[in-house]
Amino acid sequence: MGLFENMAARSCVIFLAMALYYYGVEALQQEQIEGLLKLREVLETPSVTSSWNESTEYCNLPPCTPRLCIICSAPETLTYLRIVGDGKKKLSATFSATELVDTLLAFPELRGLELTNLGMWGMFPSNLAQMSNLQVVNFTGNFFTGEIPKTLKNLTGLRVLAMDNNAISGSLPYFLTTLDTLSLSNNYVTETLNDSVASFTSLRFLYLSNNSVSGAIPTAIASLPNLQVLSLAHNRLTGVIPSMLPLKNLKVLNLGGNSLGPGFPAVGAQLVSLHIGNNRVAGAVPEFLESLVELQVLEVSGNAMTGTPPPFLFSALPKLASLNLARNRFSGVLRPNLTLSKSLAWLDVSGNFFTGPPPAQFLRAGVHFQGNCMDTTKQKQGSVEYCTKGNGNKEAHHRHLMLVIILVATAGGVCVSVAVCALVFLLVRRCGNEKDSVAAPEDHGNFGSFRGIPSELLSNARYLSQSMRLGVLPQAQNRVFALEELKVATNNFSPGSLIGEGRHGKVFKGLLDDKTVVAIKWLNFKAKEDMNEYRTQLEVLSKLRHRHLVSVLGYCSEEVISVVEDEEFKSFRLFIVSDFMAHGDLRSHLSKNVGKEPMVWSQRLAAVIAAGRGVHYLHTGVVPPIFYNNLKITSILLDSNMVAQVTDFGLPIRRVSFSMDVVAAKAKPAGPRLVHEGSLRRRDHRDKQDVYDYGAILLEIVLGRPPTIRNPFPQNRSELERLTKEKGPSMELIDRDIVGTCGAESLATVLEIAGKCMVDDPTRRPSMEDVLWNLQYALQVHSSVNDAVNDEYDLRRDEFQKAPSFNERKNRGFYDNRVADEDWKADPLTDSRDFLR
Ligand SMILES: Nc1ncnc2c1ncn2[C@@H]1O[C@H](COP(=O)(O)OP(=O)(O)OP(=O)(O)O)[C@@H](O)[C@H]1O
Repeated sequence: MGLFENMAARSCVIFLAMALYYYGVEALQQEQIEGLLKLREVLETPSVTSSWNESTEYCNLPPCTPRLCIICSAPETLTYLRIVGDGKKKLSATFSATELVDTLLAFPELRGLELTNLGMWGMFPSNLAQMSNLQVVNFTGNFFTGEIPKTLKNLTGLRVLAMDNNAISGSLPYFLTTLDTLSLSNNYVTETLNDSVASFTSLRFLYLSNNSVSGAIPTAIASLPNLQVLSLAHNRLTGVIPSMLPLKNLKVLNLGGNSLGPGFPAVGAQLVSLHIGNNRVAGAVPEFLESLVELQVLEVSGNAMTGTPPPFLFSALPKLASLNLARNRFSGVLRPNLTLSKSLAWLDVSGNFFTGPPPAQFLRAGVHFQGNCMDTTKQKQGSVEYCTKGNGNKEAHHRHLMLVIILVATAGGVCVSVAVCALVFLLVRRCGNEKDSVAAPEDHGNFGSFRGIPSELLSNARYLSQSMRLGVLPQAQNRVFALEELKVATNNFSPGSLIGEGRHGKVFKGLLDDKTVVAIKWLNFKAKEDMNEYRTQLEVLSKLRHRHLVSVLGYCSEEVISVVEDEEFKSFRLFIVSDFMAHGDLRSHLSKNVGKEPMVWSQRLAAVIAAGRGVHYLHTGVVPPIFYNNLKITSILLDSNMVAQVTDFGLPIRRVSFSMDVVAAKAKPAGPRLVHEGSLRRRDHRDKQDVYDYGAILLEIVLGRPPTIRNPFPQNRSELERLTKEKGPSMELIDRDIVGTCGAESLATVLEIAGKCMVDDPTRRPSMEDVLWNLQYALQVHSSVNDAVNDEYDLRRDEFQKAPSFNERKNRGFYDNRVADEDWKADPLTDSRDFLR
């Protein structure tokens, strides 16, 4: 009886608790339901909210997905909200960030707020500080501008602030001392890092890649006891990398694409991923790396490292999956029996000075050693003289100088030490310069340099923080579509759905079941391997999401067997499904001929800057980078908000053979691309074909027509130089539609950088980052001219003469030193008419 009573009492309590719980979670307070519906309206009905209405049981929806999550707690209140949009559309002009927060005030208990990829825009809303319970704020992938407001200091429980892929500027929010995660990649943060970074005492994840942070990394960074991920890649950082040894929890260190060095960073044995590619790190591979038993990714390409890498690097690091030593100054003969550890899926030693036969294991898949001087016919190699003379002599010279320095240093006192420091500085600078001027064998690189990398490594390589892995960011899916689905979407590929036709196939507009409007590109292949190569590539590309890259949503592949005179023929069809871009390609907006109002100068600039950002991301924001993107003005498409996005990137267009019957018969002439492949050389210039092609696009937005041989100007390099350098183009060369809408300095800047992009020698072309820097300057001076003066500031020749020189602008701090005026002088001008094809 006692037992029964006891059980009955417990059941009763459990039932009551459950009833209370379910009562709490099923019935959201009426004003909160209204709040959610109002929020949906403010956000212009994101697709995941389309089924919401008054009677939706918000607290009892299916479990959280990466796109939607509503968590309630008793009594009847919303505590966590995640809404993820489709990506790239800016909300309409009526959107107000302040109104958004006012709506959110209906949820006073809200702890987690994730509104990502929704097209929200405007200044970061400072009234968010009123939501005092917030612990997680994630506004990734919107269009917010301005600084993180100081008012957020009031959010004393804030743990996660994620604002990647916005347009946040200014300085870092050092006042947010409670943060666990600060994620601001792909913004415009400009501040120099300083000792205030030490105030982030709880920080575990710091993501600041792809901003414009300058100066040195402060040693104070090593005082953050909990730091696990430090990502400062692709900024403007200089100087010595401080020791990271005190950071006992550091797992990921990503400093690639800066100007850091010459010392190799000291790191602890717990490190999983080390990325210092494209910096100024010099010297031999340090011995301590052998103790990094957790290391999975080591990326040191594009530095000035010397010596022969020790065997342990290839065989003794038990978890190493990706090792990139490319484009350094490594030399010597690698042991023929060098073993590669089983875990190593990707190895790149290309573009060094190795001689002797390649180790037998180098012949396995996923190993890249081209651009050395190895004794083999496999992968492209240079002559032994090049590697031994070119490099050996420099090394001997280097060693000799080091010896002198050491002798002097031991002999002298303080004054002599100072002199030694100066010598070391000069030596290091000299080595850096030599690195740039080495003539090298050709390397045509490859678009598919990520082949061999396991896909999970690829996504890990983006170093998403834990909070993001837990679903804060929408995980890009690669969908495999059924042909039937695509037929329904395009009304059986009807002529009415056809939106364009390129050299390799037709493009159709389609409407999928879930009402997504898509573009479907139909390609035919002769060989199955070609189609498979394409498909493999698509698997990777469909994981990329950037607001200036057209998202690949998935594909459908088909084998077609036709019988002609009793003989069976196989052909292969691939349908690539991607986001639909409502306003077509950029070229069609440059000329009145196609019936659209031609874009004014600021719109043209905005479009090329946006597209350039997409290309810059491909070069620097993915691991490994994606080069040779077949850039052309018709690959720059404009979405419904006229935001430019690049399409057709990263595909093996030039290598595969397309099926003749369907495609080639209808193929258009090659189009006005300006491809100059002959002079592509090895080492650090795989990005420079894209830069060249991008230069041609810049030229077209100025001329208003494709700069081809068919057009009267420019037809050769000296004419191009006159147009882009002498600041005195005659009026009739410039597109009439922009005369009167563009400032002289702005135009001169664009022409000048276009010319630099198109110099013959790829080593002299600027990086995409430098190009963007210049274009942003061009936009800035254009806007200020428009604001301050008026539209009278047009293209009169005398004003051209008044435009400041490149050096003047550089001295005003607008340029990266790497793009110097000397580039023009050193450019071997060719007068060959075929440079424009
Ligand atoms: N995602 C898209 N959304 C809207 N229109 C598109 C999309 N992709 C392509 N188009 C349209 O289809 C046209 C043909 O595209 P396609 O990529 O086949 O060839 P192209 O870029 O013009 O030339 P090429 O054959 O040299 O690549 C484009 O010019 C564009 O107007």
